[in-house]
Amino acid sequence: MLWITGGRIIDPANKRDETGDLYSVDGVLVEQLDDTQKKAATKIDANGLVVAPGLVDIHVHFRDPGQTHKEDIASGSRSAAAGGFTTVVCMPNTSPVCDNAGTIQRIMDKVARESIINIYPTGCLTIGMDGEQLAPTGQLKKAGVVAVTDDGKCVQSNEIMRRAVEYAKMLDLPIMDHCQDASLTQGAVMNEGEWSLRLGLRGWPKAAEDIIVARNVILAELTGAHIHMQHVSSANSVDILRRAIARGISVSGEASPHHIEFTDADLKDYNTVYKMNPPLRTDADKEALIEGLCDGTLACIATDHAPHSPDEKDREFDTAPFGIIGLENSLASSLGTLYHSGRLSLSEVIALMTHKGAELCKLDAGTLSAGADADICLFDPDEEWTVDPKQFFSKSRNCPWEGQTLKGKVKSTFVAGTQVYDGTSISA
Ligand SMILES: NC(=O)N[C@@H](CC(=O)O)C(=O)O
Ligand SMILES: [Zn+2]
Ligand SMILES: [Zn+2]
Repeated sequence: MLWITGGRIIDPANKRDETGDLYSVDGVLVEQLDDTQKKAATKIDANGLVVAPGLVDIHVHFRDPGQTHKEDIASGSRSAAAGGFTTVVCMPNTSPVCDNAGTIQRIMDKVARESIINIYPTGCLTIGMDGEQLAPTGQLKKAGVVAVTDDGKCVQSNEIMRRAVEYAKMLDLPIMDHCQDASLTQGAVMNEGEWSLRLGLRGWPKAAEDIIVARNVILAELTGAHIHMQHVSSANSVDILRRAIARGISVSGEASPHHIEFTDADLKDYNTVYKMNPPLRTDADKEALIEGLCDGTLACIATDHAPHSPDEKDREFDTAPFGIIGLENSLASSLGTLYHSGRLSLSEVIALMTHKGAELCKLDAGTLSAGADADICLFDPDEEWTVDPKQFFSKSRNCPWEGQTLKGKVKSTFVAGTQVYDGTSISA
């Protein structure tokens, strides 16, 4: 039994924002404890802290199976817990990729044995993520995937994408697309613009993303299926989504913490810690993404936590892999760009990091409703700390926030009523 007292309970899904007490019995949230239960309960003093639902991230890469030197289920789950996350959705670009039920089963077994949080897998849209042949979507769903996507790659054939979307709709499985026209991004490593010219690096035009976002809007309209656009990075894409949503078309998008904070100008020293897919864009794009989060065009924040080893990232810019990690700082950095900057309320930022993503993936997570699992994140929105990736629970260090002092510190994470992180150490 758990009794969290005196905190500011913010539960956006239930429009709740008040100082009060939160209770759980056998890992499930309840309205009240009786006097005997109160005597037996573990009491946690949350005075001065926000009591929020455990955070939800619908876009992480845990590299398990295949590249477990970068991250695995155990380390990824601990990194998530330290960031306040209690539920994450893993991308399927593992090795082997998640295009078959056996790989999903293997992941689910390992999650059951080694994860300290809730982890859900996704399945590939196409076999081998090659964009040519549909993956066995029905079998993947039976095996436990919560969505299908070829993240990292984008299905180029409109015909295959159309059929993938139709199957996913039939199976009631969310479909997420990494929007990028490959013919426009051959060899590209950063945003195409002033900075790619100055640095002499191959540019990746925003049009590559916008074209596919528009294609997906058209396919969503044609099929009546919902299509979710992963880590949107360009202002035009936000605009296309906004107009589509206004017309009643079932599409959505996410933004990642790095795209709303950094820009292509940060690449000025060729530091590969700023190299990711899609690339950092301009100030105007960054502003449009924030605007999209503020007006609901972009439904949620997702980290795209993509661990890579130091020896890979230490290469020259052209050959280093795309990807950065963010689970352990994403609450603080999102609070910085959205809340401390005065753009959104605390409750709005929490919504973007909890129930909004959970709803897109149809997950029972991200609320403090009575009857829900007691997945809880306690944080101090004003406590400052300096990001030192060496202290991370993640196995990787490729974090562009290194050295930044951020405001907002996770103090405690509970999964089904059990404390898994106490603000310093993992306790599970
Ligand atoms: N998002 C990234 O920058 N990297 C992804 C793959 C990808 O999307 O290219 C990864 O798995 O590392
Ligand atoms: Zn991606
Ligand atoms: Zn990704």
